[in-house]
Amino acid sequence: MTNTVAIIGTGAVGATIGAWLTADQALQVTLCARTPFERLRVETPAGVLESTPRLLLEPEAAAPVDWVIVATKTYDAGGASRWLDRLLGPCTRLAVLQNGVEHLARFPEVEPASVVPVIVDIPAERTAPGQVVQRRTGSLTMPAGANGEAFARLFAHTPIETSLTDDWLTAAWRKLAVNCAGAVSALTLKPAGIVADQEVAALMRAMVLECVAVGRAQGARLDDGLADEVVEGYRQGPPDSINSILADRLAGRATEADARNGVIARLGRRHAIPAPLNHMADVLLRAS
Ligand SMILES: NC(=O)C1=CN([C@@H]2O[C@H](COP(=O)(O)OP(=O)(O)OC[C@H]3O[C@@H](n4cnc5c(N)ncnc54)[C@H](OP(=O)(O)O)[C@@H]3O)[C@@H](O)[C@H]2O)C=CC1
Ligand SMILES: CC(C)(CO)C(=O)C(=O)O
Repeated sequence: MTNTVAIIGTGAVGATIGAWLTADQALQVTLCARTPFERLRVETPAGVLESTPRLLLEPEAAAPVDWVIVATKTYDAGGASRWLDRLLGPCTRLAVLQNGVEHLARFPEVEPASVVPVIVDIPAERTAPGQVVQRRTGSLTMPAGANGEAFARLFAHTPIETSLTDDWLTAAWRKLAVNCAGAVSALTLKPAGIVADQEVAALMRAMVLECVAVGRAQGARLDDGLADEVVEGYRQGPPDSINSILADRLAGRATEADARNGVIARLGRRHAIPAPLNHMADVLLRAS
């Protein structure tokens, strides 16, 4: 049976996912974009994927599909919602491919049972509209259950790893731990190799410890050892790697500071757990 898929947002993640899904003849893929382009070209670790997918620029031209995939930045969730009126039918499922821990809260208008929150670990950079470099094959992680399984099946023809977890909350907070420490790159305008500086590494560790404390209070199963794990992960990774929040700053766009750092301070306040470093990162990134 043909599945119809609409992807809202054709940046680093949306274009990568779009290129892989378009490669499957059994899927009818529509890209819902803000900035037009003629061809989609993604350099993947397995080779270049090129296609001319169906592109829509206005929500008014859209019709209901089986799957809607949101791949905008978190701060563009409002713009993404403008497409949903047209794209959502009675049986549509919505997959939210964004960072942070508030995937469902960003789309309050959608019945939570139809929403699949997805943790994306696919480093990718966009070089021009419709052109992206996918740095690593990467993975997508969904909550266990029928919707997560159905979403994973869309990627069966791709090398992208899909996994289902009974404890998605913990997985999302573990990813947030990586992302919150990544703010040092956006603040210093330096790629991941900045971790080689001992004082920066100590700061990253302390930011992760705040994340661990708040995540635990929110119900995630995290231990303090995660701080060393995250810093070691940055040390082992490519020093020239540019995370998406640094890419935003370099491009002069807004950043996801609230979803990646501010959220730790915001949720921390509910539990009387201070998170001054993440608060500072959020404030400085929003002010810069
Ligand atoms: N890049 C990465 O390596 C990773 C990113 N993530 C997360 O994935 C999410 C997406 O990030 P990323 O792909 O990097 O972001 P990008 O900025 O590269 O892409 C976002 C896309 O959304 C589009 N967009 C914004 N508003 C609308 C709208 N109203 N209608 C249609 N399209 C719209 C933008 O359009 P325009 O082209 O006009 O700017 C852009 O193409 C983020 O939450 C990020 O943190 C997670 C893991 C890795
Ligand atoms: C962890 C990383 C760097 C890639 O998956 C990311 O989430 C981002 O760039 O936002």
